[in-house]
Amino acid sequence: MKVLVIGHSGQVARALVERADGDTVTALGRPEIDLAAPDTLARAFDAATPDVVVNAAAYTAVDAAESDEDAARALNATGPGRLAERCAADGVPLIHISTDYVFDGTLDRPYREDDPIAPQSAYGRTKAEGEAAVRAAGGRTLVARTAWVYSPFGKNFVKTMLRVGAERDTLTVVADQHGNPTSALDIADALLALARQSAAWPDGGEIVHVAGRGDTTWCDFARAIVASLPEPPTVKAITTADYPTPATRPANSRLDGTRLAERYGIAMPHWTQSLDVVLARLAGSPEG
Ligand SMILES: NC(=O)C1=CN([C@@H]2O[C@H](COP(=O)(O)OP(=O)(O)OC[C@H]3O[C@@H](n4cnc5c(N)ncnc54)[C@H](OP(=O)(O)O)[C@@H]3O)[C@@H](O)[C@H]2O)C=CC1
Ligand SMILES: Cc1cn([C@H]2C[C@H](O)[C@@H](COP(=O)(O)OP(=O)(O)O[C@H]3O[C@@H](C)C(=O)[C@@H](O)[C@H]3O)O2)c(=O)[nH]c1=O
Ligand SMILES: [Mg+2]
Repeated sequence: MKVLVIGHSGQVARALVERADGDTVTALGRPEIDLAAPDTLARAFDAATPDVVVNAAAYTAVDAAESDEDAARALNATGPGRLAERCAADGVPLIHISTDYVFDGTLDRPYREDDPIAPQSAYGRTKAEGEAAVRAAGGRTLVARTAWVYSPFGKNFVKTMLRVGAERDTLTVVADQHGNPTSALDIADALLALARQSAAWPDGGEIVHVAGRGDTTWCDFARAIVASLPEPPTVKAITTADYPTPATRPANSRLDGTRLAERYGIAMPHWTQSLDVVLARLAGSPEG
């Protein structure tokens, strides 16, 4: 299988390249493919002749998006719509990655794929528009929603907590937002398994939740991370109100993984198990 990944330097893009298991995975980011300038798609597409495309490129700076919504929209919605049109025209199945932040977080159970979305941030809004844009293109598209992504690569919460945890005696982290930490390495394995099953995707595509098993809060996630440091700092639980940020984040964005397991036979590892894998790699070198 030839997989074209849109995005090159990001966490999921790098994980997909690393986890390619007998498949040819080519990750193209800027300048070869600039999703904010969709005209660059055609040439890269012609060169790659993919069997499946995975869009792993996005504007992921949640707080910055509040004051930069047009740029976020170009990358998270307009570009993916154009990409999906190209895939539809060529009959190439597309996996488009989306986020738990499309939900408002008021539900008292994990979100299922068909629960109503109601994004509370500019990032979430533009990602929700992206979901609609790729599905409107009419091709065979799977929207894979994931959450709280960490990995040995790039910037993420795990690496931030390790860095600040080594510098300070006390960290303060919100304890009233609940979600599923997800290793990009596990996302890559799941997406490649989904890509191999593209012939079985429903016509018109669907949404599927792809997140780590088990849930936690950012505070308990931080505690599990810094426990690996030689001199772990104290992690003090605070509320969202104590930690004002430009973007509103959902209090509950846990994702239900039943569809992934039952329709596609894919079981995500528990987040604690995958965290150990990533921490062990980061202990060896800064990019794992
Ligand atoms: N990070 C998280 O916690 C979560 C992420 N997601 C979603 O998962 C997906 C992958 O996220 P993640 O790997 O963390 O992202 P990163 O922030 O690590 O990487 C962003 C990616 O976007 C690419 N990119 C940025 N601008 C452009 C552009 N103009 N044209 C083409 N590519 C561009 C970058 O590639 P390059 O620099 O090589 O051009 C890079 O591969 C996204 O859809 C995101 O919304 C969902 C839930 C949680
Ligand atoms: C760094 C830090 C963060 N926090 C809080 C802020 C926030 O509520 C939570 C997580 O902070 P971050 O900024 O790392 O997380 P955030 O950027 O909101 O992460 C999100 O990114 C996008 C791309 C997604 O799609 C989401 O699934 C999610 O992973 O922890 C603290 O309480 N203390 C701290 O020291
Ligand atoms: Mg962030």
